[in-house]
Amino acid sequence: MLKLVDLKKTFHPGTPNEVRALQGVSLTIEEGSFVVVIGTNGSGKSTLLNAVAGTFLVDQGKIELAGQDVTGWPEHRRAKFIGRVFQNPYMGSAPHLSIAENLALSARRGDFRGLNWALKRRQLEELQQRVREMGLGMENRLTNLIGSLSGGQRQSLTLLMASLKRPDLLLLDEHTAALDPKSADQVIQLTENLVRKQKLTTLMVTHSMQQAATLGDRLIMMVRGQIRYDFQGAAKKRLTPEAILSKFEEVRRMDLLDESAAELLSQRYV
Ligand SMILES: Nc1ncnc2c1ncn2[C@@H]1O[C@H](COP(=O)(O)OP(=O)(O)OP(=O)(O)O)[C@@H](O)[C@H]1O
Repeated sequence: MLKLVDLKKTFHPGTPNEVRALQGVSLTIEEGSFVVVIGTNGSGKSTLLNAVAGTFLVDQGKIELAGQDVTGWPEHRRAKFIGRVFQNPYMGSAPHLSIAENLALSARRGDFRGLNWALKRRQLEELQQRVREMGLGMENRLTNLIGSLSGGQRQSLTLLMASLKRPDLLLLDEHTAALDPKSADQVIQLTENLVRKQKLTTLMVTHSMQQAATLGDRLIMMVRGQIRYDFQGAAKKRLTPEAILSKFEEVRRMDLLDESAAELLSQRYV
């Protein structure tokens, strides 16, 4: 479903602010797989998702999505295949439109036949049913403006919007990080239900060890713009939050070793 080959991206190349954010990332994700991405701060997790979504074009490498080479495609063209939820609950939905209007817009993602605002009764009932299935009690408030909802409710709806028209790929970028623990739990529960029910191919970034251990069927850990670990199958099932933390500790030790080795080498050659 998604194939990334040797992706490289450098921000501000050739300047003092140069950042080599992706340094050769290769990853193949099978259809229906739920991949969780963790990593140290600034290791390139969001950059990876942005590269896939087409927020910018990569400097090198190839991106195949749903059997097509999308490497040179602009973001809006890829959006037809991708559902996306960001960290900020206020992104991804229009506050001045009602819940129903936001949902109706998402149901037409990638379909540019013009906007007909008059929601047909049957369509409204279908949307109401989808909202009811979320179990958040919002099905009788569809005419309310989305701006009147709490962060958690809004993120739940954004998630529903992202998956309403089944995307080939769902990208979740720390989508519960800005929520209180109870709302975060609700959104995670909803994420699991939607992904499982629709067998969505999913790439989810998180900082939560708990989520990393319990969600998905594969876990990749990024360090300095590269994939350092890739746990799948039984190895993923065995992971606990403590085991993941100890991997982070191992990475930190290795990186300290790397830095001191580099320092020693540079002293040797001055
Ligand atoms: N648009 C950009 N312009 C310049 N530098 C960028 C841009 N986007 C990301 N970076 C830099 O690239 C590196 C990787 O950033 P990225 O946001 O992908 O990391 P991350 O793993 O998601 O980090 P975090 O866990 O802190 O969110 C960082 O050093 C960041 O400052």
